[in-house]
Amino acid sequence: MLPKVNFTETKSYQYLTDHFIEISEKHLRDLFKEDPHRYEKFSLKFNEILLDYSKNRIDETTIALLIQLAKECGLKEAIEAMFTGEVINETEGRAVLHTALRNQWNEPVKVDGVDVMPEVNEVLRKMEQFSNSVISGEWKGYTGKTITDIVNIGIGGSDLGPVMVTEALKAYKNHLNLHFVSNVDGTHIAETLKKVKAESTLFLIASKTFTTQETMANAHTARNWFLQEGASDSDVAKHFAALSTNEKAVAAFGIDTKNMFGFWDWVGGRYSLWSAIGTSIALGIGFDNFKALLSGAHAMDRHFRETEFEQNIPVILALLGVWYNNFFEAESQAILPYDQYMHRFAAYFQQGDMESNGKYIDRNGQRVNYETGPIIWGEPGTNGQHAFYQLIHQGTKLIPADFIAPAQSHNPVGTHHTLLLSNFFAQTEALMNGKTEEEVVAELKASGKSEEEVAALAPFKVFEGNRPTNSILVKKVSPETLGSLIAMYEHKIFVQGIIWNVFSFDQWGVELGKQLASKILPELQGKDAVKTHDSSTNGLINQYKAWR
Ligand SMILES: O=P(O)(O)OC[C@H]1O[C@@H](O)[C@@H](O)[C@@H](O)[C@@H]1O
Repeated sequence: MLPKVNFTETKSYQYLTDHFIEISEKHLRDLFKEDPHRYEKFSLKFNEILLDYSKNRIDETTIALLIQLAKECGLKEAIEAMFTGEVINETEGRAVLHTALRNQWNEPVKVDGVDVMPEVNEVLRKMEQFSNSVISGEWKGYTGKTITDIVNIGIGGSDLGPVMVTEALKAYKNHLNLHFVSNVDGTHIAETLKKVKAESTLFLIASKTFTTQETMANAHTARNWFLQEGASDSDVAKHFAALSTNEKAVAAFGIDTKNMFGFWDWVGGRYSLWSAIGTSIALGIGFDNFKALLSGAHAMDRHFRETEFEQNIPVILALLGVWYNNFFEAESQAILPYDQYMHRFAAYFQQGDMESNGKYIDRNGQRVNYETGPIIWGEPGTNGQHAFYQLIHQGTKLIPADFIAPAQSHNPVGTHHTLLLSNFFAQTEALMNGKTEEEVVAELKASGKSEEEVAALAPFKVFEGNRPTNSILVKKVSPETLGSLIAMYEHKIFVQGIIWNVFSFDQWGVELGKQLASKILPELQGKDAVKTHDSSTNGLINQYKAWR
């Protein structure tokens, strides 16, 4: 059982409330002037990841109080409860053990007294065999050709992780072409099928439940297309595999369960890229690289579980997030990777974070009286700079941002990487320092502007600064480092869920829309005017029917 503390009723919360008044009046510029050792005090290194969190609106007292808050909320016990397989996803009656999937040291992990590691290792062995045989060309399609294209059909957690990782690790890609179909919009599957040939394509139907409407619709369309292209039912086994927990539904769909890669109800959808859902990753970058991804995540798991909170990267990141969310009233959090390969990283953690902590009912079943999960967003630098950074620099909202960059590029073309990194360093410095009126006036005068012109223009050119950022500098975006980075954010989300006292591993909020869609579907199929809803919904449906 997880602790169920209302963090706003703790002693440390009271101290933090007073301390906030003091800190909120200070400018980061001055905090740096007052203490020349901020970087040494507020940066942490783990393997090839450096977190510099010194450009945050904090001092040593802030961190001490936030850590006290984590302790008062029972974080240590909560971490142990997760790693040891307690049923911490209480509303679904499940353990939460994505950490077991990457438990490379193989210590036993028990669920209901049974060690899950033998099963985990067995699926990994099967994934290894399968991916090796497809990559080597040993696996043949129904006409005897080798496989050239993989189409992963899945949505949410059965899509976003594999997409994000295979994009982030594109530098490690082999000859197989990867495609991902998620949207139930027929365009997605239709455009994908135009690019592939039935005889050399392998479809992975990725769905934990194997009942998700979008995935099942796309899977049926893919199978119908496959049969229309000249293949027969008996050829399906060579071209369709399932990644799922639901053996019965997989068999009912017509996929040979020999081609099924299983996982378990203790793997949440948005935490499942480490499981059989990662088969497209193993196919695209090879099993050894997939294993390296797991190792990187495992290393971060150990760091998270074993390190004192003061030096614990996910804990520190989480507490900073709480500081901005609940004291500065920041509503969102930007994730800004200065790495083109990581262009889906923010999108991935939109699900990871918002589906986990976007909840207003606490673990006692009561409505919370404080803010919970933030809005997560972001785009890769430098594209974001030319789009929305204006608001981060001079807007009225406080947007704490994580800047992520690799020191080494996989594509060291000319001076590109140096240019990219000069922007990475410049942005966090600019956000922190801003530009004072004095500086602006001096600059305008030096450019030959009249007194009048200077006075008129100056206010627009002033930057208040004092905008907080974390800088996460990694040596290179390798499978190990990416694995560690993903696990780092997963654990950050976990810590915040503990403090906000929400259940981070269920997702009841996605159900209502699904329920209503299944009620509306037959109404759309019928001819009669629809009158069963409110006037807006009726009006929209009936106009749709008139126009279709
Ligand atoms: O993997 P399946 O079962 O198809 O679910 C796919 C996605 O469905 C959504 O409704 C959410 O619940 C996600 O957490 C999940 O990842």
